[in-house]
Amino acid sequence: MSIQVQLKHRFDDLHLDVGFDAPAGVTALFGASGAGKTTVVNAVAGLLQPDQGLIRVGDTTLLATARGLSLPAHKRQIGYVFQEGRLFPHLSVQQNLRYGRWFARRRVARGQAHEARLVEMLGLGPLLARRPGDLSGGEKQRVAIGRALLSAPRLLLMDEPLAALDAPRKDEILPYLERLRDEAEVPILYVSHAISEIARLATTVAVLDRGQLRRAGPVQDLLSDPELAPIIGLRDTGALIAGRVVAHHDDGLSEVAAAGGRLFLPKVPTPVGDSLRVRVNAKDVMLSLERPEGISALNLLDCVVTSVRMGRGPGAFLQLQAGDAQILARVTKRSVEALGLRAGLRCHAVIKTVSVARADVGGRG
Ligand SMILES: Nc1ncnc2c1ncn2[C@@H]1O[C@H](COP(=O)(O)OP(=O)(O)OP(=O)(O)O)[C@@H](O)[C@H]1O
Repeated sequence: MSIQVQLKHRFDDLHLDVGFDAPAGVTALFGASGAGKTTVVNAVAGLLQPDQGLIRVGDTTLLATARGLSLPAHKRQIGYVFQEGRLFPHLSVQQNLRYGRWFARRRVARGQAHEARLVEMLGLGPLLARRPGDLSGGEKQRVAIGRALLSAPRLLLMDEPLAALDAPRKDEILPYLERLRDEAEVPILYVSHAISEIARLATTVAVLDRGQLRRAGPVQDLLSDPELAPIIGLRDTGALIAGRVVAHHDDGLSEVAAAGGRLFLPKVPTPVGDSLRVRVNAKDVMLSLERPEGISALNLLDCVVTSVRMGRGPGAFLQLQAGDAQILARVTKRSVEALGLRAGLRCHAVIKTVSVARADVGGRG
């Protein structure tokens, strides 16, 4: 189900002007602190009445200020997951979940089967009898997500849902969020300023900068767009490559068939035959005009340079086409000149195996 958001609102020190359409899946709102992400989420939830706006989820209009229409928050059927789960401490996990269902009872009769499916999807079975005080942060968030989904929402809003978790808890919960994206059939608006989460989860990204929408579009296009590098960060700008696991080797490497060639990654948990996304940061890509021989890096992709963008400093970004995939490389201007790198030139991208970080490998959206 698609979502459409157009908002204009003025606070004393923020002039919000944001508009994007997103297809089904996870739409990530990305931007620095104060960019206006939570303001957008609050307007969608009905907690903030914007000066002007149009918000639609599928065929349902939640807000159309031009027509004087604004559904009150409790009629919007939106599930909200906050940074901390905000569970009821005196209720068991099962009772917390059923509290969500209570809201949906008057609207839909999805019943036991829906609850059982969500419990399975979020791995909540072993936790049902426990109280929130006995759960880890990641487990609490899974319960909060289950509770939000049991209220049969049209849309799930997640505002930095992993921000309060440490790295191992984040790794634990990310596969559940991937399943949610792929199986739950509920669009998700997901606020984050962690590129690794966005690279892994998002279908669409809307980039906000001081209240203004800088760009919105498919995650693959945006993360590898050199124009957005100042906002995304030079370290984090890079490509997302779709691939399929073809083998797990005895030496601890997994082999992935990607557009343009084979990639070897530190072992990933994805089964052979399944698809995944691999993130390749621009700073980790080197270029060679000849096919390199006798080199320790295992990952070599045949590419054609599609654009060269010189930065203000010593660096340059090169966009490269490798089969169906786009890759981004960040090299020095000096190298661009020395190698004569220009649009249309064939070359070889060298990606060091170790640079494909485990946390950056996720299921394909
Ligand atoms: N109720 C309000 N009244 C006045 N100004 C507000 C109000 N809510 C937000 N703002 C302004 O809007 C700016 C953006 O706030 P918002 O919480 O939407 O940003 P954010 O991108 O979610 O930031 P963070 O990542 O820190 O949560 C704030 O810096 C503040 O100046």
